[in-house]
Amino acid sequence: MSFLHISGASEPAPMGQGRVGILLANLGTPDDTGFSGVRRYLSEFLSDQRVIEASPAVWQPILQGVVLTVRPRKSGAAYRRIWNTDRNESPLRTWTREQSDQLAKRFSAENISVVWGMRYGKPSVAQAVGELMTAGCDRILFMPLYPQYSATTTATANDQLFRFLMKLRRQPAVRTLPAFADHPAYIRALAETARQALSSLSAPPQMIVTSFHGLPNEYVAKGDPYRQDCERTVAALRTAMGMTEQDMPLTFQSRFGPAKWLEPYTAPFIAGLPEKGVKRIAVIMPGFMADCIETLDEIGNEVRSEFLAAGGEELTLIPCLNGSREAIDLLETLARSEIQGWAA
Ligand SMILES: C=CC1=C(C)c2cc3[nH]c(cc4nc(cc5[nH]c(cc1n2)c(C)c5CCC(=O)O)C(CCC(=O)O)=C4C)c(C)c3C=C
Ligand SMILES: [Fe+2]
Ligand SMILES: [Fe+2]
Repeated sequence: MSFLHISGASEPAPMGQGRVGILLANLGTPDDTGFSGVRRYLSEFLSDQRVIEASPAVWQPILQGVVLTVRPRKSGAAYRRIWNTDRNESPLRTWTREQSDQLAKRFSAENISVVWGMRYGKPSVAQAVGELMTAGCDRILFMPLYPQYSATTTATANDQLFRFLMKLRRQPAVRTLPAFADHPAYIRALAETARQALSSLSAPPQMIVTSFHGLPNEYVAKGDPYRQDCERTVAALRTAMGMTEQDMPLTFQSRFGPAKWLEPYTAPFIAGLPEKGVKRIAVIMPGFMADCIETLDEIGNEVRSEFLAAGGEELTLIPCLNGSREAIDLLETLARSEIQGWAA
C-alpha cells in the first residue's frame, strides 16, 4: 500500500492518530554561488507565474535568452559577498533551518514535529511534507514566513503545498498560517530587536528607515493587499517605538525589471537623506524574517555605500529576526494559536 500515486515514496508511520506537524516555508535560495547554481534557482523562481505574470510565450524567451545569461553572474557575486562560509550555504538557508530547529525544541515535549522547506530549490515543500507524513503526522500547519501577504510569496507557497497534496491518495489535514502584518507578537519582536541593535550606539539615529521588498504597482492595482499590509506593520511599529511618519518612513527595495514598483524606492530615498542633514540612520527590514541577499547585500553593502558616498556618516543595519529568542517566541505564539483544537 502506498499513500502516494507517485512511485518511490517510503512507507509512512501510522497516520490517523492526530499527530501534528509544523512546516516552516520560506522562499528558497541557491545551493551555491556559481553561475549554474544561481541560474537554476533564478530560472525556477522567475518562471513562477505568480511572480512574473506576463504571458510565458512572451516572458520565457526574455528570461531564458537575456535574464538568465546576465543576472546569475551579478547575483552570484552578491551571494558570494554574504555567503555563510562556515556552513557553505546561503544565510537564508542557515536562518530558516535555525528557526525550525529552535521551534522544534519548544514543541518536542508535545510530540509535535517541526520541519522546514523552500518554495524554490531545496529542501522542497514536497520533501518537507513527505518527512512529516513519514513521521505519522496527519495534521499539518503550513507556515509561509511572510508577515505581509502577497500573491507572489504567500499564495505561491500555498500553491506549492496543494500541488503536492494533489498527488496524494491519503491527504493530511492542513491549515495555512495567514499573514501576520500587525500581530502584537510580531511587532513586539521587531521593536525589541531594533532596541537591542540601537542600544550599543553612542547616539540614537536621526531616523529609522523601514525597507520592505517591493512589488510591481500593477499587482497591487489588481488587488494584492501587500502595500496595505506593509503600512499596517509600520503604523504598529511606530506606535510601539514612539516614532512618527517623519522619523520612521516606509520605503520599498529590490525593484526588478523596468516596470513601476511600489514607491518610494529605498536606495534613492536613503541616498537623498544626507543633503537634508540626516547623516546617521538605521534601516529595519520587517518583511524579511531572515537575513538574505536583499538585506545583507542590497541594503548592507549597496545602499550603505551610496549613503556614505552622498555624505552619510553612519548606517546601522538592524538584523532580521533570524534565530533570536524573539523570533522563536513569535513563531511559537503563531503556531500555538493556529493549532488550537488539534493539540492542547
Ligand atoms: C518580479 C520579480 C520579483 C518579485 C515580484 C518578488 C517579490 C518578493 N520577493 C520577496 C522576498 C525575497 N526575494 C528575494 C530575492 C529575489 N527576488 C527577486 C525578484 C522578485 N521578488 C529576485 C530576482 C531575487 C534573487 C536575488 C537577485 O538576483 O537579486 C529574497 C532573498 C533570496 C536569497 O537567496 O537570499 C527574498 C527573501 C518578497 C517578500 C516579495 C514580495 C513581497
Ligand atoms: Fe524577491
Ligand atoms: Fe536585490
